[in-house]
Amino acid sequence: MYSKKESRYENCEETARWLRDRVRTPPCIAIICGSGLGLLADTLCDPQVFSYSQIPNFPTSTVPGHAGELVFGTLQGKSCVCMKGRFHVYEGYPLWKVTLPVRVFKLMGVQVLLVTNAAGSLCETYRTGDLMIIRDHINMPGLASLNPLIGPNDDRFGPRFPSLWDTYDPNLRSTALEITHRLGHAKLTHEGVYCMVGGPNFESVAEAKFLRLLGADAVGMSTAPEAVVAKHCGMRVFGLSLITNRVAQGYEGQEAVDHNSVLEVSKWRSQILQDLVTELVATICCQVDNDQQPY
Ligand SMILES: O=P(O)(O)O[C@H]1O[C@H](CO)[C@@H](O)[C@H]1O
Ligand code: HPA
Repeated sequence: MYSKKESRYENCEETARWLRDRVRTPPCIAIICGSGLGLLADTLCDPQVFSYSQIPNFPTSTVPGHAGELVFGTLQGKSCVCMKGRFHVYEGYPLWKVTLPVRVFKLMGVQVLLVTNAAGSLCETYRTGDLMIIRDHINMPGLASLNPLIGPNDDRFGPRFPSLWDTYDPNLRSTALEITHRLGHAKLTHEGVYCMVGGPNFESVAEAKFLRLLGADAVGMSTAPEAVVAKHCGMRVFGLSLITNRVAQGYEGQEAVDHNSVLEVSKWRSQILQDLVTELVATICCQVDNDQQPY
């Protein structure tokens, strides 16, 4: 089923080695920027930028609002790598490719993954422009056997049957909440459950009602596979959704969402999200491992 050429471990190792040969300081924190949220990467100091197209084994970004660049640099004195653009299943990539960057980061020494996304609100009290700290997720494709961990397990990454009960690090979540209070954003910040769907269509009304009944507070087309793979290989994970629209749960009185409006809201609110992530990075203790070898 998996050819030698596609062997995921060897692919990750090759990519990690290529990057390690070129970056000045290996990262200890990785940040994935969601739709329209790539401006965060521009705030890194002493940046080194690689286009995805030049990195061996990396897919390329095909979605507007995802620039397709990997940026290494420091934020609050911490060595970081920022993905300016992520990969989605609906682009036609297999899940091992969607999540390949996370494993590459692990091999480079990353200990903490901060993942952001644009998402639609299913919760009555969330408004457009609000933030949702991800407490947990529902991986809809994963429940239907579209899981990045399917296939032979490579113990060098993690165990066959990982537990996901504490995927989203409780300490990072509570620190982020404190920060939003300090920054004066308490009223627009929530903690909730993110539901990943495959996309690329936005949800039908009946689907939206169904997801709400399941316990989802927000819905998007990413994040869960990245979080699963990061947890599997022992990273601490923090997830943050920017609520870019409300998802219609009735047939009247609501405008249909489109990707342009998602990007507009991201642009409007990206500063708030950047401030929160920047302050959170300042609190994270992690060490750059200059001797880290691919395992
Ligand atoms: O999850 P991110 O990459 O932020 O993007 C979200 O925005 C796009 C839809 O507008 C979808 O790709 C959805 O997942
Ligand atoms: N649904 C799915 N993905 C999304 C949405 C949505 O309403 N908004 C932004 N990404």
